[in-house]
Amino acid sequence: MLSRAGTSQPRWSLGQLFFTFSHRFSARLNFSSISEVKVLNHLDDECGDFLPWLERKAGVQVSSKLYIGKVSYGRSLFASRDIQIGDCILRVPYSVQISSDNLLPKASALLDDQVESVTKVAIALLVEQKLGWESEWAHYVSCLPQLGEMNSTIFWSRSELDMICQSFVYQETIKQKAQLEKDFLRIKPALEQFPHILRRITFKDFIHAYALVKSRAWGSTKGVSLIPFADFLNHDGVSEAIVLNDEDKHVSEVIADRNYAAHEEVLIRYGKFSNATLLLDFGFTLPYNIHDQVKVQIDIPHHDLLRETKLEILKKHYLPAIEDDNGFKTSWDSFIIKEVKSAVGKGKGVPQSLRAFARVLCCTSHQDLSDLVLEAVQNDGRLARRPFKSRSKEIQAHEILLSHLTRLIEEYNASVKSLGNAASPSICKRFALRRQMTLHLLAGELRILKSASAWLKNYCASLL
Ligand SMILES: C[S@@+](CC[C@H](N)C(=O)[O-])C[C@H]1O[C@@H](n2cnc3c(N)ncnc32)[C@H](O)[C@@H]1O
Repeated sequence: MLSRAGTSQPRWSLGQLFFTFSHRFSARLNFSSISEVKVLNHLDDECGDFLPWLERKAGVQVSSKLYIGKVSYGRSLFASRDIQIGDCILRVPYSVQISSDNLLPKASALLDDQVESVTKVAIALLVEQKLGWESEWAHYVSCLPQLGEMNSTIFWSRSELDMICQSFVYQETIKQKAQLEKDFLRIKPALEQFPHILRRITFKDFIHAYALVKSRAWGSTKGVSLIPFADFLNHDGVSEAIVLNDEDKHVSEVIADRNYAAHEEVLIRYGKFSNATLLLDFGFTLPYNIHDQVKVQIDIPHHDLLRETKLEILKKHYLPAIEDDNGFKTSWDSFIIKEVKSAVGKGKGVPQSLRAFARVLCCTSHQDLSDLVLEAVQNDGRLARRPFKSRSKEIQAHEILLSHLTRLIEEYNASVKSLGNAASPSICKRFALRRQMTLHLLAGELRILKSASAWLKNYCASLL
């Protein structure tokens, strides 16, 4: 799901979560991660009457500055004339957005509170899809990608998924598929109430609609909504332009974050998403993603005689991390690592929570553990956040992490190597694309792991 911010309240939103957004019009970084994208055809003939149709439906102008064109990864919006930084490039009234309010009231009443907003909008979309040209949204629905064009990992085959088994996005995909199966069973009784419209809805239809909503709906306090026309905008992780909500005027709009020349492709940022999130929710990756991160899981060895006590202490002191843009949850034994910018500088290093975990791991007596608990009580309640007084012990704790990361780096290297030659002529286009995305994902996560490993090596060396 994409992030959207309110103009009256200048804040990021991701579902119900808000993050401060302060650099709305700051200059765009020079480096564009998708500069190599091929523009196939400036004008998209199939969508030529889309904007006039939407403007008739809305009763107002939506955009005078953009037109729909094609690039190698589908449709995109282009500048129809010069655009200046700060220009409003599109404004879509709420009245022509699809949200759960578009559900038939009878269907809505049959869905319990546990059905999430993305699923509700997916049902609304399914209804319009099934109505075909009778739907008032037919112009929009006919422009949406077909099932075979979707590349979110929930559509990957077993052997394709095996390519990403190294990354936590593999587990997230399995989890999401299982959840979708449950959701489908949950909503089926409601769908069956409308046999004339929703005849023979299959699980495939449902996940297609779900993935469409997930990859092109924006979140707000009211849930998610599809914003026709705005959802032809593609993503650039370094863009400062986002979709804004004006709750007073009931419109969603986008303000240009830089100047564009006529016929240039216009991009916005969906959120500060890692390649793992882009792959799971949107079915694409960036060759170099500044928002990449890795989730690592560490267990306490079963031969550790203090295992049970350590588990108990760690769980008791576990503080759930605040969800970031990527929304992946951590637990007492899993940690999100972001790129460590400098191994030697003063900036952020490896997460404190992971280093604390390592300190607990290297304790060899009940007394050591009691000392850590006492220290937590005497300070801010957080466990093992201070370096051990003994330097050798502090080094030992960090060497545990280092050896864990070294093993992961070796495994990632082996996975990248096993992907072989992406240019082999014998493989189909779709598989080649998914393998390329796997390479972007693994290379990004490897970069993060190596940066964390370099930081740990430097930290240990500094204690020697
Ligand atoms: C909100 S839609 C954007 C319009 C879309 N290209 C279309 O043809 O309708 C999001 C989808 O566009 C594609 N996309 C967006 N940004 C991309 C990028 N930088 N690289 C590759 N694909 C991208 C992905 O398929 C994604 O799921």
